[in-house]
Amino acid sequence: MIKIAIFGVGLIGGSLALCFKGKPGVTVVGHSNNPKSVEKYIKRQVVDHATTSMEEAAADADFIFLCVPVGNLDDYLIQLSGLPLKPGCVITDVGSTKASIASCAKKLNFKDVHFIGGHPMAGKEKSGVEAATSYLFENAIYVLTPDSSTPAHAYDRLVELLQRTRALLIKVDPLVHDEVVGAISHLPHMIAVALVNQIAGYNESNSLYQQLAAGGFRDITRIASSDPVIWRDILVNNRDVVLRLLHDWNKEVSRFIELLEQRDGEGIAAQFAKASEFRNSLPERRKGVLTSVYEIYVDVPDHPGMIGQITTLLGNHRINLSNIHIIESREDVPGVLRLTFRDERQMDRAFELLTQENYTIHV
Ligand SMILES: NC(=O)c1ccc[n+]([C@@H]2O[C@H](COP(=O)([O-])OP(=O)(O)OC[C@H]3O[C@@H](n4cnc5c(N)ncnc54)[C@H](O)[C@@H]3O)[C@@H](O)[C@H]2O)c1
Ligand SMILES: O=C(O)C(=O)C[C@]1(C(=O)O)C=C[C@@H](O)C=C1
Repeated sequence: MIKIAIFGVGLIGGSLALCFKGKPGVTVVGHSNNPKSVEKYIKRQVVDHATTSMEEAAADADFIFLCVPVGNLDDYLIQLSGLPLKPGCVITDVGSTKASIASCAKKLNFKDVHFIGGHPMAGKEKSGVEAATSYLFENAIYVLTPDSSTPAHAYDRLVELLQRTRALLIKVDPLVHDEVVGAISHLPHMIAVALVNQIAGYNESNSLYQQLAAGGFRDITRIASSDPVIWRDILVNNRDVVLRLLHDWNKEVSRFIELLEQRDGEGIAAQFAKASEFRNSLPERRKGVLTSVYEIYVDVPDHPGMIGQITTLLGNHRINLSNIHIIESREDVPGVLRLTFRDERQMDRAFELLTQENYTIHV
């Protein structure tokens, strides 16, 4: 029996638990200091067992996942280093920064216990176990930060376990990770928050700002709703990197100010063209990085109950959907439903059934 202990069963810890739980020969134990959270983990059936005792959760664990806020990671690792852990145990974390926890692990005296930092590049603006899903990591990049002292057998065991997340695992140096993730994740979160707060300020004297806020504002600001404690910890931890990035950001803003002051329309267009070239070159992670993704797109007229009709039709024919996504749901405008299937056979059967019912389908 493989025992997996998860400290902090929130969005990320809970999603990992759901990837592992129920697999033959695996038992998942959740830990929280809060007895109410422990009850909740059990009630939601995210873990097999849950406890407030760190010793009990860690005892005999083959793998330990630290899924608490970045500001608590070092403390958890230090506490674990004082416990009798199973020889060969692999400890990993999911923190959004990697340099500080790697340096903490290096200083600790683990004997036949191996720490390998980790960071799944997937998440949501929602937090807590309520937001956890087993498919959060599908096709996402999952960073691991082994170093030269990491035994190959420990790394290979962790990689084998993490295959269950269906993420794409890559090795990155912790310092490089913090630099790059600072730019593509931490900086955008700060920009989104600053933008929302700027507009919220205008809205105080005129609620038309809120009323008119449409796709553009919503697209760029979704992540401004992220958890304040999680993000406080990330930004404080990666302070030096994000301060540098903010100075560079100021230069980008100044460039726009200059272009506008000079009424340089061509210069503004050039900025958009340059940005769209890079933006359009980003890899499309939803589509088969690891495995083929079987998707069809169905036009759905704006009638109440249409989505229910489609899912009922597929359900009645025992076709399992692995994902369903409404791409456009504005009033009066026909929407598009993206249906994802586990295999080609189910996708083909769904195509056949929906065509018979006169739905317009794009593959
Ligand atoms: N949210 C994301 O998009 C995302 C993505 C990848 C990695 N991460 C990282 O994953 C980790 C968890 O983030 P999350 O989004 O799952 O957050 P979350 O709030 O959903 O879960 C955090 C968990 O830690 C527990 N916790 C909170 N404060 C604690 C404390 N002081 N001591 C002990 N436990 C505490 C909570 O009860 C909860 O179970 C963080 O280190 C974060 O940087 C987050
Ligand atoms: O999709 C989101 O809501 C996220 O914020 C996910 C996101 C990101 O910035 O891309 C946030 C933090 C992580 O550490 C990794 C991923």
